[in-house]
Amino acid sequence: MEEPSAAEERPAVPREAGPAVPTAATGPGAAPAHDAGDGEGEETGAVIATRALTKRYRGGQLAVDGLDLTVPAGSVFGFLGPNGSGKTTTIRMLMGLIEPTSGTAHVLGRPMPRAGRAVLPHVGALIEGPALYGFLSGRDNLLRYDAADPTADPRTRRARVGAALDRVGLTAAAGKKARAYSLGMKQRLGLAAALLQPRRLLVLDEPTNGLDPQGMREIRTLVRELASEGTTVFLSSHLLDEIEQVCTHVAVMAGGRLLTQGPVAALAAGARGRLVVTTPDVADAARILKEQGVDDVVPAEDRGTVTAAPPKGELAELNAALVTAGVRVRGFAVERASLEEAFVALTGEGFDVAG
Ligand SMILES: Nc1ncnc2c1ncn2[C@@H]1O[C@H](COP(=O)(O)OP(=O)(O)OP(=O)(O)O)[C@@H](O)[C@H]1O
Repeated sequence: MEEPSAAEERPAVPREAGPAVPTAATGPGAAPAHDAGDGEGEETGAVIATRALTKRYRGGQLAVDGLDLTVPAGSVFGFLGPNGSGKTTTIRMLMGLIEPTSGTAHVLGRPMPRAGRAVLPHVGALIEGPALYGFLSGRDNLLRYDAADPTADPRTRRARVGAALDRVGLTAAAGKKARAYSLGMKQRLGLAAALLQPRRLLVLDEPTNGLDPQGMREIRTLVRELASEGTTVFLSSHLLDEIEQVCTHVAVMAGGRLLTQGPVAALAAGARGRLVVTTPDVADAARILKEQGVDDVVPAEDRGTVTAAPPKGELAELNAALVTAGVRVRGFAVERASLEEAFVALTGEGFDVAG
């Protein structure tokens, strides 16, 4: 990936000096968030709302192209797309880290990057991996981080840090130096930093990237817990099954453009499922289905199934045709499309899971 020029990298919102600990979006001198908003998204209950949001990097790369994104309050919103589809660029614009080329972004009803000082204290963010002091323990990293927040009461600091460590399951490892942490532990420490203060919105960029299955499960469980407490969670991922497992809503990006957004269930339902016939008579079943005008018939002898596009006509008639022809039908159903099938239907291509 081409590196941005210095000007491009400069945060559009002033941030605290010194090596940033995890990107929890708190800055010194932060004002309270509820000053008069010119709030797109406020009336709609959207926590994030963008209109025609566009970013063209110097050098000409159009990374995000006319994005209209609406993230409902209370959702776990999956921002899905293959590597390079513009997710990180979008998140950096939402957090005021870079300026859009054109279009608008509202977060918590306020325009970004302009209202960053008011908005960001209410947003916990974990972007591109947590930046930690390796020579400090997990606890000391958090204490230091908390101390950089001028709104944080020093008298309750230890308790706050203790609660955050507990929340992410790092209490036992709190005294270890951060450089000895596994990737999963570092990621959890980053989350703990983002959770030192109650947040209305949590923005996580590929939070399970590089984690082992256990680490992934832990992060997912945490995300579910946070959501159940009312925090809106916006998380980017290139993993379809991750989105299916934790998200209520999803937006699908490809090549900088939004392909679709909405409730996960609606997206999967919008894609046509597959007819699945389970039978020991695979070849005969496939032949009869074709004779009946069913499209995209795929026999799988090894699995004892024939799959096909869902028939346009009556399902019962098709089943009857198979039985009449002597096919031993052991299962006959149209299976709900997975998000992956929905994605393939949208893009006409497979999802690049490996990135
Ligand atoms: N600073 C930059 N300067 C120039 N081009 C960039 C810059 N950052 C990203 N890009 C390009 O913009 C496009 C979108 O990248 P972006 O990182 O936003 O995608 P992504 O979906 O987050 O992918 P990844 O998961 O790999 O980060 C890519 O083609 C990328 O090469």
